[in-house]
Amino acid sequence: MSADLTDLANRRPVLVASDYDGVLARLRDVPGEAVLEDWAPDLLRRLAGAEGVTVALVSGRGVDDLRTTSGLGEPFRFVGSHGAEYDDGLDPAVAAERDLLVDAVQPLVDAVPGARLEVKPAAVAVHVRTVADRPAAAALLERAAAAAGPHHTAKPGKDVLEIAVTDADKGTAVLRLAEQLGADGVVYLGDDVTDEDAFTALADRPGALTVKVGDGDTAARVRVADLDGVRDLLEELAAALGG
Ligand SMILES: O=P(O)(O)OC[C@H]1O[C@H](O[C@H]2O[C@H](CO)[C@@H](O)[C@H](O)[C@H]2O)[C@H](O)[C@@H](O)[C@@H]1O
Repeated sequence: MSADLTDLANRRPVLVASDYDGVLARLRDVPGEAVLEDWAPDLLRRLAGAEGVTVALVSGRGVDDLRTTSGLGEPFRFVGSHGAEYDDGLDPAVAAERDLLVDAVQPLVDAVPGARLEVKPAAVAVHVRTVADRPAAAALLERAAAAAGPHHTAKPGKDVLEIAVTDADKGTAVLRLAEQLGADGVVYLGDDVTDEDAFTALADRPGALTVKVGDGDTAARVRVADLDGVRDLLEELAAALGG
């Protein structure tokens, strides 16, 4: 990986994009309690302060939720709802379509004790982390997936099934942001299935470093074991980029 960091040090502009939950914040039962790791705010600000470097959070969360839960604001960029929502706004037709989806899925969730429906700007998320009856949890996720229309995109995650009302993904989002910035170097970190779209989109791009956090098959170039590994990698990256 040190060759990747040396290569990135010589490129500008550089986009450093990271997934949020499971990468910069530990997974918790209650999504609102998944705050940044202690080391993350200062380290992310160091990176964002390096010349020609933009730091973006790319999440399944809505942008407002991502700002509130992370506690971050300027100069960071935010991409929410798995790439369907940017920090410059959301199409009203997308919100209307989301409301129809809520009407279809809410009764399914209400029928399973411990399950929760999270309503996001361009998606709903069926959460089953706190469902004690695991077969009921699995059955709920299947029923919710079946309720999705052909124009929706179902995205399984960790104890969650997201149903998005657009076909945007983190891959198209990170490429769009990189293009907007004219980025010559791109770093992307992620831990979940939806991050694979970003790893794949960047696979053949010169100056791209993709990092998988934790176990599981991946298209990422390198892997770190956990959030402490994320911290160590971002420390090295900040030093290489002069932050
Ligand atoms: O793309 P990410 O930043 O990884 O966001 C993915 C989903 O993260 C949140 O759910 C996950 O984290 C929760 C808090 O730790 C946890 O309770 C849940 O089981 C996880 O699936 C968030 O609530 C979703 O909106 C995001 O899409």
